[in-house]
Amino acid sequence: MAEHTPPTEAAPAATTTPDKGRPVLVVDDVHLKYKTFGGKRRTGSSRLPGWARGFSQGVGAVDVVHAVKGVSFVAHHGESIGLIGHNGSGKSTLLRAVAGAMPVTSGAIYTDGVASLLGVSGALIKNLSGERNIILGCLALGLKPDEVAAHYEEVVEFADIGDFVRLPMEAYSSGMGARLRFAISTAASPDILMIDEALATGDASFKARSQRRIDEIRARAGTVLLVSHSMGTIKETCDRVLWLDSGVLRADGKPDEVIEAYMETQRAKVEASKK
Ligand SMILES: Nc1ncnc2c1ncn2[C@@H]1O[C@H](COP(=O)(O)OP(=O)(O)OP(=O)(O)O)[C@@H](O)[C@H]1O
Repeated sequence: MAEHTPPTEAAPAATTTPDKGRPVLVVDDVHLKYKTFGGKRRTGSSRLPGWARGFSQGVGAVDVVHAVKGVSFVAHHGESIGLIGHNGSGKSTLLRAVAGAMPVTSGAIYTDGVASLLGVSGALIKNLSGERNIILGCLALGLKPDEVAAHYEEVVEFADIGDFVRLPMEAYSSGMGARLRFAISTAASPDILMIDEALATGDASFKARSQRRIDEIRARAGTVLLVSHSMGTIKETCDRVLWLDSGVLRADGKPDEVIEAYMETQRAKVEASKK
């Protein structure tokens, strides 16, 4: 298993048999924090020498946002896991860390195989053509040049962008961009496919095709982690649900049960706001 951070303890032993049900992702007591600048300065700038005070105006203090607080879970091959929670509860942050795009503040994440994050804000280079982005994106996913060539037409076809593939991505509609990101992210059959609200974009036919692609990946015993605010999508796609509440893992279990508990708190909030 690959790990994204220096181990705080021994990594779980990796197994080589690709059997369904073996652990592919271990998230062990993970904390994730952001540091932001520009908050209200708590200590006065009066300690600075007179000449420096002018420069310090507007710099502000460092604020720490504790986005994910001590989350632990194990995901297995073949599982399709939904991540739910209200805005700002830490879902996207957790996916970014699993993808290796953000270091953990403490704890550890172990993955067995390639973890690919598919999101509407996925990193492609907007002033390069779709063609170039397909090549770069596939190489970044670990495909070899001959594999990129073999997948190229399939990606263009799945993204359904026609001749736009030759134009810079900044000329694409948001739907076209999202379709291309989805097509690239799923070209490599990642072991762990993470989707951040991607199914919410695109028209009905693209949603149906992307759903089929996710089903194919699951059938190959890959693992899917899906962040969505649509409980319908989560119920259709997932066989297990994690509920993040202000960065804390509040529940981990069967979709119907976890979604019902989550919806109950949402209803209670709405009622409380009416009073
Ligand atoms: N780049 C960043 N810098 C500072 N704080 C951030 C950054 N990104 C997210 N946060 C903060 O981290 C917390 C968790 O955000 P995150 O986007 O992970 O939540 P989320 O559950 O995915 O939300 P949503 O459902 O709205 O997409 C929030 O308080 C958010 O304001």
